[in-house]
Amino acid sequence: MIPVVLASQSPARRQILTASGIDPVIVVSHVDEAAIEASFAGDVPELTCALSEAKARAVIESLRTRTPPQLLAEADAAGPGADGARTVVLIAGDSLLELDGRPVGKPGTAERTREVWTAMAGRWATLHTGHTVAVLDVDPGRRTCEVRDLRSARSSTGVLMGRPSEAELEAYIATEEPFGVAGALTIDGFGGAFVDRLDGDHLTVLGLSLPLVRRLVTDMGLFWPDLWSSRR
Ligand SMILES: Nc1nc2c(ncn2[C@@H]2O[C@H](COP(=O)(O)OP(=O)(O)OP(=O)(O)O)[C@@H](O)[C@H]2O)c(=O)[nH]1
Repeated sequence: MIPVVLASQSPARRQILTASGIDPVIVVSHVDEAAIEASFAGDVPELTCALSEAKARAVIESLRTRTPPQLLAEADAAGPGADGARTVVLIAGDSLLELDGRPVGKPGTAERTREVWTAMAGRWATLHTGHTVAVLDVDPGRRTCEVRDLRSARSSTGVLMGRPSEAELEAYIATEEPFGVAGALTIDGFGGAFVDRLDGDHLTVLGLSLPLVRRLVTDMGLFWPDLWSSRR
């Protein structure tokens, strides 16, 4: 069993992993996403990968100075590798909605949610999620955390927005659910009634494409079921 660190505070990302058999240690990156976005010259998909990689690298740095006790315990329980270090997988993500070529992140307020929905109701948009996966060699004794491999990739899903009435939109805003999610849309909550169709995998919309993460983990030489917290 290989311990997994999720470099994200996202409840949806955590839920996706736990539902798939992985019980991640959560280490939030606290990266200044706005600063990275303000100086980024690439397109929206590339921006999501730049942001996921920044989050991954920020958490790797934090692991170098302080390894969470739960991670130490899991790494010890998993047993040392050949050179005494423990293999740990780190996963980071970043999701943005692309509308008219521009990134739409978390609206944060009722007013911004209203603006976003007014612009996108009845239209197709694309939800991009950048993923960064790193294989780390963690040596709790020597307090080292070396990157054996790190790869980023993104997935994109088309989203056809519904047309909530003005009263429905105000009711949705009153739940405050859309404030903290990319593109002010939730396919797994109150907002599910306002998304008409998806073109691509729904996990990308929620924030973490498992088949893509599995491909990255496998390409880096690991066996996906080894990430499951309790293999029968
Ligand atoms: N539950 C749910 N969450 C969504 C949906 N669409 C986007 N999100 C969330 O919107 C958030 C996008 O913001 P990000 O910057 O990628 O991630 P975050 O929540 O700020 O967390 P960090 O990874 O720590 O930055 C993520 O938490 C996604 O899981 C959805 O349909 N349902």
